[in-house]
Amino acid sequence: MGHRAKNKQPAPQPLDVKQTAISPKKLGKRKAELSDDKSDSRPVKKTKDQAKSKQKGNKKKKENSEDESSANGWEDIADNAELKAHAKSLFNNSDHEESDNFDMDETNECVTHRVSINVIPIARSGELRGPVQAFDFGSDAEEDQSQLITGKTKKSKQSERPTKIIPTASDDSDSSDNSDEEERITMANMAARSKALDEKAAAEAALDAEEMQHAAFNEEEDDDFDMDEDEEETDGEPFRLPTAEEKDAESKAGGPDVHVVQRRMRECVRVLGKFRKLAEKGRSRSEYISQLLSDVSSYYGYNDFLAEKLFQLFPVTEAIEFFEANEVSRPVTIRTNTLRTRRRDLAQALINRGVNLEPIGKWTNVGLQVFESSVPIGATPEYLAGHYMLQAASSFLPVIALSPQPNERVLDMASAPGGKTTHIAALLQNTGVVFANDANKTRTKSLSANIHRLGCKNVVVCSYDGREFPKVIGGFDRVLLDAPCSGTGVISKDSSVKVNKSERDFTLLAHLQKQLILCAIDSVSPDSKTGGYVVYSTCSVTVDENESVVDYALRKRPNAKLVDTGLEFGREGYTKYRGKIFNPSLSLTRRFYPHVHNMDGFYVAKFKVEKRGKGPKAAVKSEVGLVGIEEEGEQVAAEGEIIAFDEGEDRPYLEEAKRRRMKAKGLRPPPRTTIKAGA
Ligand SMILES: C[S@@+](CC[C@H](N)C(=O)[O-])C[C@H]1O[C@@H](n2cnc3c(N)ncnc32)[C@H](O)[C@@H]1O
Repeated sequence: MGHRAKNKQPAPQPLDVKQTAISPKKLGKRKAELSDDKSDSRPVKKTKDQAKSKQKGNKKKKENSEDESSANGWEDIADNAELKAHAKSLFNNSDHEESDNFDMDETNECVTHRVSINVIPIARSGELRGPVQAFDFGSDAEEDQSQLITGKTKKSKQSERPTKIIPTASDDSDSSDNSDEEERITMANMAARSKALDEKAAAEAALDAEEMQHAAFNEEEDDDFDMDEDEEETDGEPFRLPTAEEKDAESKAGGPDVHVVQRRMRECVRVLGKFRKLAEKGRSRSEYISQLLSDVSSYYGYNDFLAEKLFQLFPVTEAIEFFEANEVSRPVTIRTNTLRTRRRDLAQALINRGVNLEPIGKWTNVGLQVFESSVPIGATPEYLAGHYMLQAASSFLPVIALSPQPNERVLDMASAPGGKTTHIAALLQNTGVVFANDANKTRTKSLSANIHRLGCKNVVVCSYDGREFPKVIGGFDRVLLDAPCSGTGVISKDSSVKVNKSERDFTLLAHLQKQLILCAIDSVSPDSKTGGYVVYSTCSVTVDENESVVDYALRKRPNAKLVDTGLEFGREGYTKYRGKIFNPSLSLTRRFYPHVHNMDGFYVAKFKVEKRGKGPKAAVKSEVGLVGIEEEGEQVAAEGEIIAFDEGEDRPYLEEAKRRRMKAKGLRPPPRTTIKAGA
């Protein structure tokens, strides 16, 4: 476990100057920024004593009224043992039995249950980042009396929250709820309004206290992560990397001090940002990177392999933001089950129970973000009656992309525990049929339970290995493959991913995902009058499990092409990555990140499947080279030709991974065999 997790450290000041640097010296600024966007106001690092005294203070505050950490957005809900126990008793881990290495039981869906019901109160800083939704609880035209909770008339606690959604540069940012109009006071909202005022006063008091503390602390020590200030002070001064002897001494002393690590990470990021100016003479960029990586692994508690793999996905500063975001819980969200209720009615029912919530964003008309709740959100009468599903916001995305139409036949190939199946059933309005399949029989129990609770009457549950489709049944209008994956997008929910994923896991997972995606494509009827689509998604951010798999499918199935996902936000998928060149249409796929969109890391790709032989010419074969042996001698389907997944196909790929493992262990690998991929 890393320093950050082990010591329950407050977060270091984020390293991106532009976005988040808030100097503890600049007290007024800090407060002003907090009122604008609480998600950006992070506590600065404190000495151990200060941290301790703050912890004590926090305890008191928790007893009295509001959790201070909730106000500053850095609470760790996992710390709340009592609530954790409550969650456990409710769900009894029924969704989490492992079946094999690839049965991603620790996925966003599965973990959502555990986390959501824990949160009382819930982080107010947890705004989802995406296009902002005007505060409107229903997009249905018939909703006419929503004054009570609609944006135009609502101010009070909703408008006192930080700007709800912070779109990124590439995202739609046209609207926000900044109405200044007075909210209409009603019997129903009076209590909530008064509570909000109390909360605001308490938050301000806590903020004042915190600022005083920062001021005092700052006089003694100034080694926080505020790059803004340090830049001025030390710009031009090279940062000296530790020598081999210093590192030796460090490890003899049981590893570096957490403050040293923090400071060194900050310095390395700074140097890497202006390498020529700030680097120590004679030191290479890769030396700084390897020091930073080693500090990232120890500070955040990742194994070296995964730290590097994730680090490589982003520019340096952004990589640190990603690691930081994985230390913070994502907002708790629920999906209205439109088979049972309307979002407006559900919102009202939950508000009446003391739940503080608001719509997630304009990209969904069924999602609600829960800020705090005086009742366990996974055990309300509305929950038990199936009016909503506890579901991560990112999990809405693949179903929105799939866009099932009434009366269609849909296959959900890896469906347990059914978050997406029940969403599909609702969009079908209980017409047509959904085949909800999952290879793990045990997990189909929670799948069936959710299907019943949510009143889905058009679902058939089955338990086959997805690779048996379409032999089992085919000819679907749409197929969702929410693939088993490594879960690198949901590290904030399942930190075990930090240490339990090895290179071998990624190799084997990608292999399985490639097999499944071909079966998903082959299960779709190109003759479908209304559909003919496959959506592939994972809750992982690695390229191996996403673009590489999709690119592979394009090469093997020339009758399938990528189309726009229809999602309003998200970053474009990679078309090039570390020497790999993918089909240019990969830019139509979408990536979602915790540090950018404040939702779990996720990936979504949508294919249109056409008639064989009438599809586009064999998909552009990746101009590879560096993709490695996987590509050598690869079979690319010609028009009209279908190549079944060949078990031996990835053998060289697997063999190469084995060779690397042996080398890493200091063993001499056997000579390469002559088997080529696709042979
Ligand atoms: C990401 S989870 C699915 C979450 C689900 N779609 C939801 O929204 O609730 C991946 C699922 O794939 C299942 N799985 C693993 N290997 C499989 C295979 N070969 N065929 C079908 N399902 C598989 C796992 O049991 C797991 O439930």
